[in-house]
Amino acid sequence: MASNDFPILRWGIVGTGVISSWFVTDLSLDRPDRKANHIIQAIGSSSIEKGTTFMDNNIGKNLKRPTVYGSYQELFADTNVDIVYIGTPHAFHNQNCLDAIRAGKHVLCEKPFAINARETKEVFEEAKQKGVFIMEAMWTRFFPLVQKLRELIHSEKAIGDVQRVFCDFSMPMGIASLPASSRLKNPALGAGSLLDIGIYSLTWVLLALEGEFSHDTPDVTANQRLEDGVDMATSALLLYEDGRQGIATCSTLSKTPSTFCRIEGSKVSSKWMELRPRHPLLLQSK
Ligand SMILES: NC(=O)C1=CN([C@@H]2O[C@H](COP(=O)(O)OP(=O)(O)OC[C@H]3O[C@@H](n4cnc5c(N)ncnc54)[C@H](OP(=O)(O)O)[C@@H]3O)[C@@H](O)[C@H]2O)C=CC1
Ligand SMILES: O=C1OC[C@@H](O)[C@H](O)[C@H]1O
Repeated sequence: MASNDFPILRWGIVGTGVISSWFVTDLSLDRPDRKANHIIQAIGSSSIEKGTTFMDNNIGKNLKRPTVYGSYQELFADTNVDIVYIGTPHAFHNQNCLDAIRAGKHVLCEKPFAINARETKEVFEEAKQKGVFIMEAMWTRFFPLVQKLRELIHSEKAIGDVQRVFCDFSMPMGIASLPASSRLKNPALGAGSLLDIGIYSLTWVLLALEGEFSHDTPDVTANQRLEDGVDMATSALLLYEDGRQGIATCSTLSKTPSTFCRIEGSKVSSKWMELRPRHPLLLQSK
């Protein structure tokens, strides 16, 4: 199919922080394997000035100028917007998603999708009712490393049946010295290690322990270290009925070693897998 025949997706960007700038930059890249032509159609911000600065800094000069709105509601009402990308702090994802869906927009919402299960269900039900697409922007799931991992452990069964997975995502964030308004420090914005980075550990654990369309529900036990109502560290244990175990940890005080994940299978005495960000996959034998 020639690129002119690809469907056109007109994006509305909600929130003009760090991740939104990365997202529009990446979306504007000329990818040879793309399946759609993407247009940044509109930007929704808390102010026109902020939205305009974001546009000037992040939309290439050769690209069409998006419409800049000084409110999110105006963006949702724009009939030229097909799909909304939500790049706001955690606590607003639920309301931003609901507002976008009620305006008939498809939605790609940054991680964590919501701050609890109740909010998540509410958004999915609304999307279903409106017949729109909804997805969490968990880009990890699309890494080439993940595709390779799936092939090896689920299709080729390179380590037998996966039985146990350890994963950690920790990075020192200096929370104590951040301003009280920071989304990493303010509980009202959904701050905390679990929602900010722990969901990556959980994602790897689930990717490794479960096949693509698994509906298994593990028992989960978790512990958190709180400071001023914000979790600095979380440890979660997942136990499935058949004995599979997941150990997912995260911390905003420590640093993950270069090997962030270890996957053990039924061939555990001879082989396991270690994942490293810069070394796609290391399969070790003993
Ligand atoms: N996938 C990834 O690798 C990453 C994902 N993230 C996720 O992206 C989301 C946003 O994070 P990030 O870009 O770092 O956050 P920023 O603080 O940099 O930006 C958030 C934006 O949200 C808008 N906003 C609306 N209400 C508020 C409020 N009360 N306080 C602060 N900002 C507000 C603001 O835009 P405006 O004023 O224009 O409305 C602000 O610029 C989070 O869900 C985070 O977990 C973050 C980093 C990496
Ligand atoms: O998703 C993320 O990954 C990197 C972290 O720095 C950031 O706080 C988090 O939101």
